[in-house]
Amino acid sequence: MKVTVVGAGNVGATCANVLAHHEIANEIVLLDIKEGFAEGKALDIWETSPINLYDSRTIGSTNDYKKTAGSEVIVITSGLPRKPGMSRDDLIATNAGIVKNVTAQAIEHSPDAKIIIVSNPLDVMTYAAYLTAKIDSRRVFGMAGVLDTARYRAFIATELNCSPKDIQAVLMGGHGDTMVPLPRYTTVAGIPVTELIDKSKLNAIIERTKKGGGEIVNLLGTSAWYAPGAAAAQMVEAVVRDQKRIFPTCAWLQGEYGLNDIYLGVPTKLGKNGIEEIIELKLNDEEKEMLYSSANSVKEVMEVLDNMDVMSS
Ligand SMILES: NC(=O)C1=CN([C@@H]2O[C@H](COP(=O)(O)OP(=O)(O)OC[C@H]3O[C@@H](n4cnc5c(N)ncnc54)[C@H](O)[C@@H]3O)[C@@H](O)[C@H]2O)C=CC1
Ligand SMILES: O=C([O-])CC(=O)C(=O)O
Repeated sequence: MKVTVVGAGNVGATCANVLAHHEIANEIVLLDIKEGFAEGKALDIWETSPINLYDSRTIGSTNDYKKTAGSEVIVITSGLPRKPGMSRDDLIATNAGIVKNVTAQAIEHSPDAKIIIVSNPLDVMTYAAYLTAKIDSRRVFGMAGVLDTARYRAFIATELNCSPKDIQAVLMGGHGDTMVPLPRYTTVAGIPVTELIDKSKLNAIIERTKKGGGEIVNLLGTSAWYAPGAAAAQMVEAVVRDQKRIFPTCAWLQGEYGLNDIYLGVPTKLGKNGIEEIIELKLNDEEKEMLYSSANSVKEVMEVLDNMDVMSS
């Protein structure tokens, strides 16, 4: 069982470290364009194996895609992160070319792989990978909702001073400030969260969640990596262990929720075939309006991508 992580930077290396530590794959190939960088990170991770007591091997590669051949899952984290003052969408100019180039090379060597995109702007980079890979959309999807719900759940756990393990939540829409957390579908050990946290406090948590990426960017000067890397690894695990887990995933919609030809965050079932089901929740009018407004902002950036020279060359 082999998994490739492209981009050995903050998110990619963290993801590889979690994959190795939890023995989610026997072999984890970490690839980066920077000479020696992935090799160094992979070696450092492998040297934790006698301490953390696991057998998974991490192998580094400077742009040699032959080493990635036969991967079951490819996680793409290559690309620039944002800095304070930038939006994720500002990254499209650099990251579209990177994601296109990486996807083409990776899928050539692992034609049966599932591809998980992490690079931003997430929904549109997932679309770029789908256009490039030319494989079934169920095998090309993006990581955002697992991270965004983790933030939401962590904030709820802080507010209630309870274990984050007991908080279940779903969140939909694009990976940006228009994302749609759904308090009606949020529970604390089965208890609706609306019974435990009053409306104004819950609204404040929702607003913080929507801007959760930006909060870290402002603190660190670059974007988050521990939670994003762990979130991507959890999605890999669901696929390689065929767990059929229900995660919010950036998925290609063909009529679901009345939306067509768009990559957007929706609840899905993840297993060995990638996205095995898109779950259609009943949304009320207010939730639908928020989802459609989020879809409109994603569509606008998808159109920018469609008109970029890099996508037609
Ligand atoms: N979907 C999500 O929820 C999240 C997405 N991100 C995004 O993930 C991406 C990576 O973030 P970080 O790891 O913090 O950045 P980073 O700068 O630490 O790492 C990115 C790595 O990509 C490599 N790279 C660039 N072009 C490449 C190419 N053509 N082939 C192979 N490797 C290449 C760079 O050399 C660098 O090592 C960013 O676009 C960021 O916005 C970050 C956090 C959460
Ligand atoms: O905020 C960013 O630029 C990185 C990201 O997507 C996140 O941490 O949610």
